[in-house]
Amino acid sequence: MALLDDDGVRVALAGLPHWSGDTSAITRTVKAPDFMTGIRIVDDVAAAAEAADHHPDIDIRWRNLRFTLATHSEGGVTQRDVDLAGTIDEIVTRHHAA
Ligand SMILES: C[C@H](O)[C@H](O)[C@H]1CNC2=NC(N)=NC(=O)C2=N1
Repeated sequence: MALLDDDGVRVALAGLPHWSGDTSAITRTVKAPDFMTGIRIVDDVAAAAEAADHHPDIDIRWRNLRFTLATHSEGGVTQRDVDLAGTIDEIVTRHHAA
């Protein structure tokens, strides 16, 4: 899948207000209400990632999560990352986190 250029990433981020980044990767942080909710969010993201065969980098620190998305085979951000970012946002909302 094609890499997004600067403009492509800018347009994508305009539709993903919780995300920031550049052509190399996009990232969002999440503060879950508590540690176990954070783990359940990560578990749901893991299932979605497996279904999509596209996997985020995930950092867990107590109830603070960070998701980083890039398409490693392409060396930067593609539409697959933008799509997974939207899926992660839906999961986070479902768990009443932000
Ligand atoms: C064979 C398999 O489709 C690839 O290894 C996938 C798996 N998940 C992946 N996830 C991400 N983020 N980037 C990839 O390039 C990638 N490649």
